[in-house]
Amino acid sequence: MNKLVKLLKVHGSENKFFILDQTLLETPLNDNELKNVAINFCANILGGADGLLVIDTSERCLGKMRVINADGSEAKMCGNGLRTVSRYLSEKYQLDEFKVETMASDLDVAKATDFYQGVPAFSVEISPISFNQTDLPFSYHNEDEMIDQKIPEFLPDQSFTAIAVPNPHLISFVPEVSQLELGDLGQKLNAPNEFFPEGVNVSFSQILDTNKLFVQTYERGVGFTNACGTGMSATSLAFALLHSDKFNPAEEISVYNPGGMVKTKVTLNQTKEKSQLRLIGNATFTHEIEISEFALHNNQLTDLNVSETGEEKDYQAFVKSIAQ
Ligand SMILES: N[C@H](CCC[C@H](N)C(=O)O)C(=O)O
Repeated sequence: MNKLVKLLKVHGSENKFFILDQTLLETPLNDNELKNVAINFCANILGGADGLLVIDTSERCLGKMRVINADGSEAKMCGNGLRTVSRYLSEKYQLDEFKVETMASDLDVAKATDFYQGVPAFSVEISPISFNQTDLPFSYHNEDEMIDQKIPEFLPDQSFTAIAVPNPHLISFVPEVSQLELGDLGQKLNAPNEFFPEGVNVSFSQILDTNKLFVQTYERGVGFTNACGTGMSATSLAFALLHSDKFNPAEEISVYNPGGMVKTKVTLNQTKEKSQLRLIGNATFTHEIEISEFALHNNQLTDLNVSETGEEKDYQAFVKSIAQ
């Protein structure tokens, strides 16, 4: 139990996480310990983070990823996080293409071309897709789906689309993103409410040009994030379905966000749920953290040995290079 364990602080588009590889521990943390450690790390260590990514062994895949939000709730998936977990597993097992088990499905991941010098990138599958109210879940006038629908109870002049991939997303295209309105709606739909009883990640998106979007997300269990990978993927799908005049299916979509930029690839299918989504973007490791297994089990995060990797300066150079 006094064994030293190495954790990582990582980010995808500045959506920040800690990675804990449970397979390195003598005794894996139980769910309650994971929840407490996630809340503590995300609030107090190295400027905080949006979640804890937990790696476990998998019977079918190279590894399994669980996602614990900053508030201790568990999410079904995390697109930005999956890229960083993919890099971790890729380096650990020296493989460039494999599958990762997540709560709802086993997802294909692959190393991609670096986004910039010193900025490694990974491409991950985002699946399964559902528009059905039972999968989000939502409740609005007994509708089965919410697609480009005016909902005055949310905001008077906007239309909304709800997509589960499989975590729940509510998307609205706007001429300009209002942080104030996004924050208010995000808070309302993540407090007890009649529309989304389990909460929802809310994204506002501005269409900048053909295959070029800006997306900002208010996350369930977190609040404002720099970027949300599944949110940008679901928004790309909504964009391809609703704004075909600005969508070129042969090319990737560039999705700008407050933390940088990712690419998405949308391959539409006549049955919209069978469309394919890929998310491609940076997988940056910023810090290595050494802690004793005993301290982890007891949620005592005072005695950490932290070292910086130096990767963040390359990521910042990338962000500068894409400034519009
Ligand atoms: N940031 C993550 C999603 C976290 C989702 C979570 N907030 C929830 O659904 O509860 C992403 O990159 O996809």
